[in-house]
Amino acid sequence: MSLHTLPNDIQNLIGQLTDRLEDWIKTNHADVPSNFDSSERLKSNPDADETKGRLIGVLEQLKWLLYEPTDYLKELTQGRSLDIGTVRALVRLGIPAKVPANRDIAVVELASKVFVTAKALTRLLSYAETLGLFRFTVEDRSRVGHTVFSAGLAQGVYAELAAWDVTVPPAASIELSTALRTYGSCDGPEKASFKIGMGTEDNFYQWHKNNPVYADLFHKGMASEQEDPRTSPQHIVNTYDWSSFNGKVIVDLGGSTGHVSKSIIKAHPEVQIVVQDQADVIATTKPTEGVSLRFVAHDFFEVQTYVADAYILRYIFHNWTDEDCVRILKALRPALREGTKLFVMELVQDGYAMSPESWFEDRIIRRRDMQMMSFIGASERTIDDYDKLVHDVIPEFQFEGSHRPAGSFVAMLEWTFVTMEDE
Ligand SMILES: C[S@@+](CC[C@H](N)C(=O)[O-])C[C@H]1O[C@@H](n2cnc3c(N)ncnc32)[C@H](O)[C@@H]1O
Repeated sequence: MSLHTLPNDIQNLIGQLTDRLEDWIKTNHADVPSNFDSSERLKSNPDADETKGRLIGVLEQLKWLLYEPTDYLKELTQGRSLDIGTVRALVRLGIPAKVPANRDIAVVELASKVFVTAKALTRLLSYAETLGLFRFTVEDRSRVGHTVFSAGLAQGVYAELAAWDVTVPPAASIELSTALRTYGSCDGPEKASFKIGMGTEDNFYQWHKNNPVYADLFHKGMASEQEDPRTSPQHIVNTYDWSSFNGKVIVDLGGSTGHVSKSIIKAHPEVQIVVQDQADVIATTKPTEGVSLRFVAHDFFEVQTYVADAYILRYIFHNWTDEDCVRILKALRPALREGTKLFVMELVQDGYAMSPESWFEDRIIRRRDMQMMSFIGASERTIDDYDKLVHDVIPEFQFEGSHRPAGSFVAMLEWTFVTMEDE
């Protein structure tokens, strides 16, 4: 489908997708979604999530058809800068946590708690209301309560993480132009716009070492991904027949504290897994009862000395420039033997095509790609990019294809090291 889909097609798609969602709600006895009661939201589920994502993309397409170009452009420039400024003010003034979870509050009372005037707060909240954040009580607009979105800034996993999100991404992205004009690219942490935007000589990694509060939030944010069904390590367990490695050894390179390996080994206790990471990360690991993982300090830029039957690299390459990925692969090469498997797990796009129905997912993956660029000068890649990267360094690696289970944003790419030609 092209980006110039006729409104008729859009209408049909909206009809089909809403019907499908309604059927799903009926068959699963789910509640009709509400913006005001999180207990009535559609629970995350691969079937429903896929339909919801497609529908959001199609509705975005409809929006593009309806907007006058100038209005739309102003929405991007004036609207979105104000959006982030507003959310940042809400978060930094601590407003979401001061609004009771299950009832409304007088704006005057709220204002006295967050030390701004009632008039200024009313204006801020009125704008926030247009973003689906907070709502004024219908019968008495001097009172305000939560929506499910503003409630997410007050409690739950994201409430704490939002402090990082309103600080680092806006600063890094606003200076993309300066970094690109200065360096022509943002390749590597030293050229990433993060440094310019944050007004620091430290790159992303050094800055977090010097700002432990933000480092803690960043690590919590990474860990929270495990709870997200779209990026859950459980998909990796279900995607592949890991029992084919029973009695064999897998190295989880850059495996952090082993959360991915633990999921595999719990389902396949006969597989042996060695988690390698930097010494300071390995030093924080603790044995988990009933799980026989081994943790070994190893710098993946140094020659790999641990000969294993397979190497897993999950979320590793996306942190590095092509040149650094080449160094990681070269360091791995000496440990490879006939039949060794390489598994790369990343958010990937199947090329750069975008359709209305893929918009929601494309947007998340492309957002992540631009974050990689602006934070650390790295990138998300396509399947072809990965195949070329691996093949150029280790031509013996035969690409077996990519596996991506329903509901997962993360694909698993598989290679086999083959030196002997088939007879
Ligand atoms: C984005 S995290 C991915 C962690 C894990 N593989 C996952 O999927 O959640 C990148 C990991 O690479 C590790 N790392 C960074 N530089 C490294 C190096 N030179 N040698 C080994 N590990 C490294 C980090 O400590 C971190 O655990």
